[in-house]
Amino acid sequence: MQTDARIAVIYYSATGTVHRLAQAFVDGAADAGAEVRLRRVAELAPEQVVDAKPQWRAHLDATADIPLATLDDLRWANGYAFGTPTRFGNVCSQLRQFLDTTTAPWQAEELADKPATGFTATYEEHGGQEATLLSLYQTFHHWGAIILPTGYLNYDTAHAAGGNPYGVSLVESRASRDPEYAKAVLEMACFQGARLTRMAAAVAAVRADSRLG
Ligand SMILES: Cc1cc2nc3c(=O)[nH]c(=O)nc-3n(C[C@H](O)[C@H](O)[C@H](O)COP(=O)(O)O)c2cc1C
Repeated sequence: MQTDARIAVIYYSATGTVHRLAQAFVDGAADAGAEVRLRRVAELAPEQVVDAKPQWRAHLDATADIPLATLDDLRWANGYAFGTPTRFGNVCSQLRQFLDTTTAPWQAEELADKPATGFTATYEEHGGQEATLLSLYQTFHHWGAIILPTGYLNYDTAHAAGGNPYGVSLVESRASRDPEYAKAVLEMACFQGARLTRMAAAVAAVRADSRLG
């Protein structure tokens, strides 16, 4: 089933956790009929810092063929999923740097009236996921986007995934010892990718209708 949804999944991941969530969003959106672009944002850390952590270097090299996000991806898409690891309770600087280049499409109102959701990962259970997502969503407010939180839809899976109503989120320390939990979070990412697709298609249909748009 093909829809009019064009979903951009834009993320940063140093060691692969957020990348796995991004891929699940892509799968959920594509299965629901969206055309999907998976885009990473540029690494900003100095080479010697990346090299000091083998897992970081390995992930950066392994994902080098994923295109970097551009402003044209934002203009093209009619629905957004942005992913970031939590960094000291906040959005990582790499994703912030990309968001901070969006003045031109923001001023042209090219980011408005589009559903946007966020996803994150922390190491700790109380490591700041909600703070990170709310911080990310502040930018969506300024864009005039339509913020699409997870709420408690798909409740059994949402509960098994930690019950975060602000956005899909994964606690790395729990995922490593609890495969059922990790599976539920990935299922929620798929679910939210599909839901984002349905919302993007619905909003696009309204905007295409000259009587309503
Ligand atoms: C500089 C830095 C800051 C971090 N800050 C937090 C934090 O505030 N809370 C937390 O639980 N984990 C924190 N972490 C851990 C990461 O958020 C976590 O490992 C995440 O799953 C990494 O995702 P990635 O593999 O996609 O890079 C931090 C890691 C780094 C390197």
